Amino acid sequence: MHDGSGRIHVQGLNKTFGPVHAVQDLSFTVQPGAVTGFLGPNGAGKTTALRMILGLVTPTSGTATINGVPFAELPNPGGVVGAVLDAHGFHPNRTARDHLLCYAAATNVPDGQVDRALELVGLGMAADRRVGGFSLGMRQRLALATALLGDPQVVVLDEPANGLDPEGIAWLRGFLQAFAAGGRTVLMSSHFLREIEHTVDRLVIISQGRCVYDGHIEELRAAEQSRALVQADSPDALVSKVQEAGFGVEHLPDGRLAVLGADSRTVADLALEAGVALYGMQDERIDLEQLFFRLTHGQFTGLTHYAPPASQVWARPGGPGQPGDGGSV
Ligand SMILES: Nc1ncnc2c1ncn2[C@@H]1O[C@H](COP(=O)(O)OP(=O)(O)OP(=O)(O)O)[C@@H](O)[C@H]1O
Repeated sequence: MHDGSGRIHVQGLNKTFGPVHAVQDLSFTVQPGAVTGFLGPNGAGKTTALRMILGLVTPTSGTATINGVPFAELPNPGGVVGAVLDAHGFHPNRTARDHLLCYAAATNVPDGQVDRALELVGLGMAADRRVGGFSLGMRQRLALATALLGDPQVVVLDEPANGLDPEGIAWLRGFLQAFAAGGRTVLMSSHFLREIEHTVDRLVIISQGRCVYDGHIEELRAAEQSRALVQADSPDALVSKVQEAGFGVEHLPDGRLAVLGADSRTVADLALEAGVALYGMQDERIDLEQLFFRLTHGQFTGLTHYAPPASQVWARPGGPGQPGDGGSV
């Protein structure tokens, strides 16, 4: 069933619900052999985009393909793609095994796969327990088992870590990383960076339906930087001086200057050379979470080295993630 690619390709995808632009001109590629996080705040359009990829919502315009064809045209969709969109839709009186047997029958998967899937997600011992008594973490595992039934090449998971305790998140991380390391494709959404930052290799970040970052998480991490916040008696003179020295500068709304990549001591020395008096200084570190917040709230201007190109998509030109490249692991 596996044609060797496992690539998800989204091109110019749009979806409007009446006046709501849920997804706007969204383009990205998900490569096999890596775990890709699909990250954005609540209401960013993640679920709508995933549902379009899975053929459950019709795009207003644009395309989403898996292995080069829309989901609906896959010859054996269950053998290519496994998905979890909701971990709450289980019949409470049914056992975990019965649930998977029903699902296997509906998707032409041999019954023998059911116990294999339960073992894979660590639910072998709970196979004959009713789902009504399952914890949220167990339901998430059962949902994952459902997605894995057909031994798919690609898994698409909407908020699979939602509600998991740290142990559950660690288990999910190990499982998905091993799954991807075998050459398969994992696309998982989350609204919470901390929840997935140690799980994913790549990130597609969306905000208000648009892609604002597409690249390796390590590249985003590399953009973490320090900045010195200073109040100067002559801001223009200080801006010229620090720019001459090769630093970027941002004007903050409160009148202070933020000198990027510099510490306060360096800025103080430059100010002295320029004859500028400083009235207050503070060192600040921009971490991954702040970068995410800036990206998703349109406050990206502080990171001048990483300004997004005209398309508004922050991706390394020619880097992994561009259509046709060879993967990221
Ligand atoms: N069927 C629908 N009808 C009308 N509006 C919708 C519909 N589905 C989604 N929306 C709207 O589209 C926008 C994107 O919603 P979506 O559920 O895709 O976001 P999300 O990123 O998955 O959010 P969350 O993290 O909260 O699940 C929201 O404004 C939502 O209200």
